Amino acid sequence: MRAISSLLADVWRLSIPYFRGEDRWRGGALLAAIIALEVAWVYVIVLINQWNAVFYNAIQEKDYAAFVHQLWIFTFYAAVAIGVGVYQVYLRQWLEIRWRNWMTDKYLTAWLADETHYRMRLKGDEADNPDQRIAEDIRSYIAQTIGLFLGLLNSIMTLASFAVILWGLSGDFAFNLFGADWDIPGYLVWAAFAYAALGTLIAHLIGRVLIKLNYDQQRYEANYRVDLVRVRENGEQIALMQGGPVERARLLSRFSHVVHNYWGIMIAQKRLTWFTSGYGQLSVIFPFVVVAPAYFTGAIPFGQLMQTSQAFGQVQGSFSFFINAYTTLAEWKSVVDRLVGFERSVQKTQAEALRSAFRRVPASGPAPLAVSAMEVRLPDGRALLDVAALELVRGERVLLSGPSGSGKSTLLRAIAGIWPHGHGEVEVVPGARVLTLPQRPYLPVGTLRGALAYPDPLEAYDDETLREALEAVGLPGLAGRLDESAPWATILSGGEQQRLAVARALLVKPDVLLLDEATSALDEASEGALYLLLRARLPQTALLSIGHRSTLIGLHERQVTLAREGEGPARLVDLSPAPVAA
Ligand SMILES: Nc1ncnc2c1ncn2[C@@H]1O[C@H](COP(=O)(O)OP(=O)(O)OP(=O)(O)O)[C@@H](O)[C@H]1O
Repeated sequence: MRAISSLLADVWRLSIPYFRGEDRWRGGALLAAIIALEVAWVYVIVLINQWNAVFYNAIQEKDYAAFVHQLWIFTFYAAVAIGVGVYQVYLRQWLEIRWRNWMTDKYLTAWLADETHYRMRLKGDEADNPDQRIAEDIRSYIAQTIGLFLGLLNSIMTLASFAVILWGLSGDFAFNLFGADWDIPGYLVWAAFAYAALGTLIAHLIGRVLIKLNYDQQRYEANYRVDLVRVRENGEQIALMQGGPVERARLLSRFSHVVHNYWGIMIAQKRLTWFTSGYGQLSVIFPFVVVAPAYFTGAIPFGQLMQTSQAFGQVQGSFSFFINAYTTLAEWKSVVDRLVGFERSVQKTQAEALRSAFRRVPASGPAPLAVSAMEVRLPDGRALLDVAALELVRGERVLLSGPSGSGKSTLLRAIAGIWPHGHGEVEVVPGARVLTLPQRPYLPVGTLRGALAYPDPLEAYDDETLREALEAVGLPGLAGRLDESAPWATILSGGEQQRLAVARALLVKPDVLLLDEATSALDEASEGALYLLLRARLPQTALLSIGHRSTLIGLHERQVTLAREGEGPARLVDLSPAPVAA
């Protein structure tokens, strides 16, 4: 019982924001229309039930005129039922897509805000496969929630309408048992209830393992899909290493989880289907078994036998809602758990971001960025490095060096505000723009214009500016291809991609530019030329770059390094001044 109430509380928490959000009027109107159609549907079924008695009595009495008249009446009922059926599906899909649109927007906004997606990944696998949760789980959640809600509503209304009819019809059923006359009021309603309650209990006992199995199945499917995508994205490296057989073995091993778990589902499903099919078949004759004695003793006419058995079937069918919906319920529960887990993980990550490890405060001095009392830690809590103070002044270029693994990239992440472990203060001049160029630039799918303007919008720069930036960084051949859509990340060489990233810096004109081995794929001469270009074009920009080549020393005014003594954290040591090339 506690499990059911906590499930319903979760569903309420997931669903209600939509019906209170900005789309509440349209969403609410669609839901009201769907409910109205459901009511109309049940009403038509009740009318058809009453029609049954008249129609079959006309047949029994061989009353041809009444028979034909009833056929016309049925035609009318059927026409209404068809119209209601068509619009039930149409309006339901309409609500589904609006709701999904709203929920997807909400999830994407939360996931991408404040680098939450990255922090969640850093934290580990608490909410595995967010892509699946945002794409698949939202879709199934909405479809299943509406489906189950309408199914339940239909069952309740059908139950209410037909229980009244059946209760009235039950008056005729008195029987003799153990030598005594019994006349239980509403006997048929109780019989239907007892039949369905027993069925529901058995279905639950057989089918409850499906909840966990479905949850795991969705996870295994998503893991497998993500691995396939990784192989596709890293196709070149895998091909060069001739890693096909290893990938095949790994993917098949991943897939074996899908298969193994699916066997569990199949076995549980088979057991459940044995039961539900048997139950369904028995349900066809059970009403007749219960009602027929009265017909054969002559207590009721044929028409009433048909009406009563149909009404009994409807009541028993409504009571059996949970049996019929058990598989969907099991899937629904796992989807709800996955979405709740995702929301919780996003909220927790964002709360942690609010108490951010590295506080960003308005700068007190002229330097656009200054770091003080910073201690950067690893996710497991170990101290990685200490920075007592580091100031980046306008126009100054600082080279950050240090042994591999000493924490240079992590320091840049902390300064950029995306590393969540540690503490310290980062002073930034209000309104200052900080741009970070990593070793492997990210090139979004789409046109070259989009890749170049990223992370600014497409229309942020005019053609002339974009072309000029490409030419300046040594990519004149691309200047005429701005509107070409292509997989730029695979077409451009590593060095060309890094040149394109430097062109971004020329466009953005940041106050602070952080370069993490951003020119490492270029030859020394080209690298030197790009640094001189940055200096000429961005004379006011403070630049901090990570690099290993000794030729870089001459391209910076100052050099700092991370040095470690013994087992403790690395410390930032100032080695300046370094000679600067003209
Ligand atoms: N997400 C992470 N989880 C756990 N450890 C991490 C994570 N990111 C970095 N580290 C660890 O932090 C240490 C510093 O890594 P970082 O990439 O900052 O070094 P680096 O000085 O930039 O190295 P390199 O010069 O080789 O690029 C490494 O030991 C690395 O394994």
